Amino acid sequence: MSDGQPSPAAASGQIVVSGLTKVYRNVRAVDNLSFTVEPGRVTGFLGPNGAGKTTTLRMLLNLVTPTAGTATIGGRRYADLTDPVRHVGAVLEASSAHKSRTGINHLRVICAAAGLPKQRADEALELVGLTPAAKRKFKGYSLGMRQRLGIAAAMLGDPQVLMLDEPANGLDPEGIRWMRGFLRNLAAQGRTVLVSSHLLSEMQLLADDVVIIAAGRLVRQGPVETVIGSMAESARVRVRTPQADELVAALGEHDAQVQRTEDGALLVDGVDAPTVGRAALAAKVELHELTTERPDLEGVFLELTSGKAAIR
Ligand SMILES: Nc1ncnc2c1ncn2[C@@H]1O[C@H](COP(=O)(O)OP(=O)(O)OP(=O)(O)O)[C@@H](O)[C@H]1O
Repeated sequence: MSDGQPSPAAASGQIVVSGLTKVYRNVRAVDNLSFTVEPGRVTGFLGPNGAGKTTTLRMLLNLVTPTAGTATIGGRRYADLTDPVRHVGAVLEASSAHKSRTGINHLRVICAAAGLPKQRADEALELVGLTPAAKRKFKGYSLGMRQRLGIAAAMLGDPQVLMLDEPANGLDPEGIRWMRGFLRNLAAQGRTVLVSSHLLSEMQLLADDVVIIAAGRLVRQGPVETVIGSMAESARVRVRTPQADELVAALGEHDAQVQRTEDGALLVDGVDAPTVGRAALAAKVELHELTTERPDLEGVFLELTSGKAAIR
């Protein structure tokens, strides 16, 4: 901007990836990738193994140099941020620390190196619920505690933007529930939260938006519900009735396509549940079940990425 004011993107902590490409020898790990990540939302960064998620995050954090394209956080490249730890926190892999160092000392060492006040170590530990284990040695931490310590380290600078690479890996259901609540809370505070994962069912519960990639390329991005809804296979209706033949005949007048399942239910495409209910009522057909089945993110993801993972 010409008036010297920060652009809205700079103020907001928006992430913008534009034409981003990384070529390793013959592998196009990331291939002309463009997407945006909005503040105040949790964005799931999804893709099968080898899709290029980690490489993209590493380019965002200036740990890998792009072959082409740009990645900016709040309007600036990571390398151009004046005080990056105060803008961006990242958890790239399960936290590692000196084995015989305590959790609190691990964080204090990072604070000292980053020029942050010492009390941020206590605050960050409190934030992730590790205060009771502050003086225990890292080697005695469970995987879940190590993940929390990694998040505490990322939060030391109270950053506007948080990026996590597969944070749910190896966590038990309680740990995953905690992580979900923690990240949702950060987004509710207006922060930008970008989480990579191949755990699609988890993303369906956690994310507001998804960016789906395969073989380094963008497959789909948008709000979770929109991405699911955009699939060709929209909602279908499952029906159970002791008068299946009569219902199939009645639905024939509504342009519906009906399949019979092995367990005797009918799957109806092309019409919604109220239409099926009305058709049944008009034909005096007794119904035992009438449900709308929506494709879940797992199904959408597999359909969108199938075949692409094996390209290279
Ligand atoms: N340093 C490197 N040298 C050569 N090839 C690499 C390097 N880093 C990544 N790749 C390749 O780039 C592609 C993308 O890898 P990347 O780790 O970014 O994928 P990912 O989506 O994070 O996968 P995963 O879920 O398995 O971690 C893969 O084919 C990988 O083998």
